[in-house]
Formats: sequence, structure tokens, C-alpha cells
Amino acid sequence: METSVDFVIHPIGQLLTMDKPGPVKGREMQNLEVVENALVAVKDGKIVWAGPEKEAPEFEASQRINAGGKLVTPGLVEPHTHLVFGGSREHEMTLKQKGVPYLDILKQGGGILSTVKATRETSEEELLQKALFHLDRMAMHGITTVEAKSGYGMDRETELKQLQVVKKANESHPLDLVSTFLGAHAITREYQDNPDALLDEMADMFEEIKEKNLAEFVDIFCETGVFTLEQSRRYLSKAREKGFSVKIHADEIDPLGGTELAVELGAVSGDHLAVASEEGIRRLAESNTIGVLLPGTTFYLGKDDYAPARKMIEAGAAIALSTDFNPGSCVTENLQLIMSLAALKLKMTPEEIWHAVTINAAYAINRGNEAGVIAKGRKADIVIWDAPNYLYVPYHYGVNHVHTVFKDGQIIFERGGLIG
Ligand SMILES: N=CN[C@@H](CCC(=O)O)C(=O)O
Ligand SMILES: [Zn+2]
Repeated sequence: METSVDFVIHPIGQLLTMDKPGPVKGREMQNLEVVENALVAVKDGKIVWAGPEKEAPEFEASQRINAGGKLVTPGLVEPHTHLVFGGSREHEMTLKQKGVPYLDILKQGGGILSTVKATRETSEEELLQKALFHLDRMAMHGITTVEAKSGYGMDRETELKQLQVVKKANESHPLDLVSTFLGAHAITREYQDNPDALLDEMADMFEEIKEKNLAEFVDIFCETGVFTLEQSRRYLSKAREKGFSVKIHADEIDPLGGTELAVELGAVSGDHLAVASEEGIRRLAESNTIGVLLPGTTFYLGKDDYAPARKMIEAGAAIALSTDFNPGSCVTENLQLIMSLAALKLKMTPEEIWHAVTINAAYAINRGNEAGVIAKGRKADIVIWDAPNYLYVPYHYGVNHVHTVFKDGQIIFERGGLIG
């Protein structure tokens, strides 16, 4: 008997389903199952079948989508972005070229603080339009689920404005968004002498954010000149008591022990970890905390200390990758470019990289049961790549290899022309 479906995608040269227990840790990240000559069937926005075409049941499909014998994967999952912000910071590029360090620009009132000023001055509607523009860019680069942080307000009104924008963007854009409250992102001028008071003001918002369901995660920037390890511990502990999952910007520039703190607090992810200590790596590997690595930021800030991904994986940690899309330290929506940097600079293998941008990235935002996998019953978030195999995407760098993106079974991006 024929099963009726909305569409089938075939012929698929290589299908990565990523359908395995996650998060995927350590050397298991090397085990990538590749289904050759495959077919995927979709009905009502959900996957009903995925596997070798010769084993597929008879489908009566309203539409047959030609994958041209190319690569098909789950929609990419982007686990760390600063999506909502006013203005832009192109003027900082010359400062960076002259060698002014990122944290010095911040100390002088620039960097994050200049985006805070611009975000405070931008209306909610304008911020929303800007966020939707960036989401479109992410979608066309193969991303179907995105984490988005606030953190350019650091006053009640602007933080809530940013979180409202994330909520509205989630309602109006096809991509799924996961919201993070990053009220503790920098120390504003008003609080220069009393950062604890800023943290108290932000923590006072936890209840309201929870009640209005405006964020799932709370995050903090633990760094020299920003928030100390002790302040981060106190603030995130309060957030956990209020029922939030936590994340931490840790060990990005100076090795303060943020990786260890992420593990101690049971954070869902520790992000950056560029200068994580040996002890931090060991503890990360023994924990359920996912290391979200952001090599685009190291690259964009012109630094040499790329996150020790190899050591982390060899030790047994689960690793995800992200753009860190933001207006200062990494200005790109292209996760494919980050995949290439992960190969070139973090020395991650293509097999590890695909785990890091699908299943593990989904676990890094508490979406392990929803996103990053092609399996029966899952949302049909699927990318057809104009690439002959999975090795090709990180290899041919700096361009967009996406041919078609499906979100919940709908085509949301399709490159003009036949698949090459
Ligand atoms: N490091 C802290 N926050 C961002 C940068 C934000 C900005 O520069 O605007 C990051 O993850 O890199
Ligand atoms: Zn960040």
C-alpha cells in the first residue's frame, strides 16, 4: 500500500541524519553515519521517513524534490548570537587594526557600550526589522534554529525591549528562536564604581522575565574588566534558583576559570573557552556542559589563541560551534564560514564539525529533542546543499553552499537555478 506524503526529497547522494543519542561527546564526534543514495519523506511539516532509497516504502507524494544526488543534512542550529542590537561598529575596525585591544575599546566607552547607547536609542519596531533582516541571512545560510541574547540595554526598559523583539521575531519569522537574558554583559558608566548594584538590578528582573516567559537562559560575561568569577557565580546561582538554565561567556580573553565555573553551576553551555585551563578542560569533559566554541570571534579580533578544541575532544567533551553573531567581535551570519575556521584553526575534523553545528548545538540550547536531527516525527528542518559530500562544505570556504532550506516542511530559501 502506498503511503501518502506531502513531498519526498531524492535522489540524495549523502544524507546525514545525526540521529543518535546526544549530546555527542569526545571521540564519538568522529563517528558520522552517512546514508548513501537516500530519500527523505515529509508530511504536515514532519519527517515521516529517512533512509536508503532502496529500503523506502512506496510513497504517493504530492511533490518530488530533486536533490540532484547531493548532500542533505538537518537545518543548522546556531547556539550563540547577539541578534538584537542598534547601530553597527564599522568605525572600530581601524582601531582594531592599530592594535587597540577589544577590552581597551570597551574600557574607553566603546565596544559593547557603544552598542548599548545605540540600542537604547532604537525603537522596538526598528530593532525587530533589523533582527528579521539578520534572521533572513541566517536562514539563507542553512540555519533553522537560533539562540538570541539580549545584553545591549543593561537597564530594565531596554533589556525588556530586546527580549520582546526576540519574542516577536520568534512569532513572525519562520526560524525557531531560543531567548537568553544577558543583562550582565558589560558595566555601564552609571555602575562603573558599583557593578554589584547593576547585577542586583538585572537579577531583580528575573521574576518578571520568567512570568512573561521572555527568556529560557540567563548568561553573563565573565571577563577581566567586566564581571568577576565570584560575581558570575552569585548571579547565575540566583538565576538557577529562579528556574532558569544558565550559560556563561567564559575564558574568552583572560583565563579566569570560567570553564570550571560553568561546570560547577551545571551550565547548559560554557561559551568561548578560548583560554580554558587544563583543569577546566578536564572538568568540562567529565560534565554535561557543552563547550560552545566561537572561532570566528578569535579570527575577527585578530587573536591567536583559538579554543583548544582538540584537547577538549580528546578529553571527552561535547563541543558545539557558533558564529557568535554580534556587531563587535564577530560580524557574520554565515555558520558555514565558522565550519571552515573550525577545520583550519581548531583542527576539528569535518565529522566533528557536523556534530557541532547540528545535534550538539541543539543540546547547547536545550533543543536536543527538537532540532539538529533528521528522524521520524521530528520537524522537517532540512537543508539541501549544492555540495557533493559533507567534506565539501568546510573545504570550499567563504561562500554559501545552500541550495534549499526547509523549515517545518516549508521551503524558506531556495537558490535560483538548478542544483549544479
Ligand atoms: N564577549 C562578549 N560579548 C560578545 C561581543 C559583543 C560585542 O562586542 O558587541 C561576544 O560573545 O563576543
Ligand atoms: Zn557572545
